[in-house]
Amino acid sequence: MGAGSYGTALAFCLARNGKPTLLWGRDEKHIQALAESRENARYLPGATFPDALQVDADLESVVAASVDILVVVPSHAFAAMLTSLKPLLKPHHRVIWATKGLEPKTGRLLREVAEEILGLDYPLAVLSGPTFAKEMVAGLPTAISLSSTDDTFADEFSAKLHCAKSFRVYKNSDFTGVQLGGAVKNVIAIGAGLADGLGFGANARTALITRGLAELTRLGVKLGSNPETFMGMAGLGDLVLTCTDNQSRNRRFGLALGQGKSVDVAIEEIGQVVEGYRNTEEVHILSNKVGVEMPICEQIYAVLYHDKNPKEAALALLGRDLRTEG
Ligand SMILES: NC(=O)C1=CN([C@@H]2O[C@H](COP(=O)(O)OP(=O)(O)OC[C@H]3O[C@@H](n4cnc5c(N)ncnc54)[C@H](O)[C@@H]3O)[C@@H](O)[C@H]2O)C=CC1
Ligand SMILES: O=C(CO)COP(=O)(O)O
Repeated sequence: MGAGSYGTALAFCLARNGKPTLLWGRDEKHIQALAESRENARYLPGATFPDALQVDADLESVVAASVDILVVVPSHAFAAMLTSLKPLLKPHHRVIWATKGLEPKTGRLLREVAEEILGLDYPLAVLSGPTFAKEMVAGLPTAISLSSTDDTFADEFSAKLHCAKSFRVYKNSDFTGVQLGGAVKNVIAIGAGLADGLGFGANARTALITRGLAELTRLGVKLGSNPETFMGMAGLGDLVLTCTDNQSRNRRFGLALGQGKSVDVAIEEIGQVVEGYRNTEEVHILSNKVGVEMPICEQIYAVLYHDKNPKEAALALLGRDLRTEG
């Protein structure tokens, strides 16, 4: 569900493994173009769909023909997507998402949103980790974490995605931690981009990644996660990927802001979802709700939502009282 770059890439990987896969998108014209050209020219040009991949804009028929439903819409569309799916679901359905983020305006974890909308009867799962869509489609080696409420679902979906040549799936029982990693790393990636845009150098970028990981871990532990999760694919893995490579839209967004562009211009130029923009507000809400100090995320929030000058934000971080590491 969701024919953007990541939804298409995951559908592509499943189909390349020979699993019959239906890709649904809300824009009929776009889906028709995909069906005719057998590629997603807008997001992943040049990658011809495997034979097992079909596209369809009719939600009802896609759900009726499916067992496992993989939701890959941006976080702001997550609740609406599940609300549209709910009346179409039958007892055999299982729902997994690869959306990274929290619920806008409440900061709730997406599992909470899913359980509220769908109830507790369907097996649920989340996929998260360092996975740029383009590299997956190119068949370059990639690894990801998967967490589920149901062990059979976890095993079966991991097996569908797993590909000995290029795609490795790690099961992780820490559902909360796997979800949190994807949301917080987007915020820190904006910070890394900002620092690089300001010309701060490799020391600053690395300090942001390391202290960003400490903030993520602190929040996760407060919410009952296993700290080891944050040393895995959905934690450190995704944090390093998005903070250091310009394929990341969140990092590029930060770079543009650091070079003096406005939020609106930077988002417009990227032309795709910049999850970290909303995630910054979501993480701000959640961390304040549970009383966890996240100084880097807070400074990024001040830059994005209160027009704080990025250099002043960096100075505010450096000027904090001395403390012990941890
Ligand atoms: N692109 C990547 O490499 C990765 C993306 N993700 C996550 O995947 C999610 C989706 O991102 P991308 O596909 O990259 O974004 P994208 O910008 O490439 O595409 C977004 C897609 O979502 C669709 N969409 C927007 N609102 C919708 C709605 N209300 N209902 C249905 N569809 C809607 C758009 O039509 C578009 O097809 C995000 O949470 C992102 O963080 C996660 C890992 C890697
Ligand atoms: O989540 C991603 C890679 O794991 C993609 O990152 P961006 O959304 O920053 O492009």
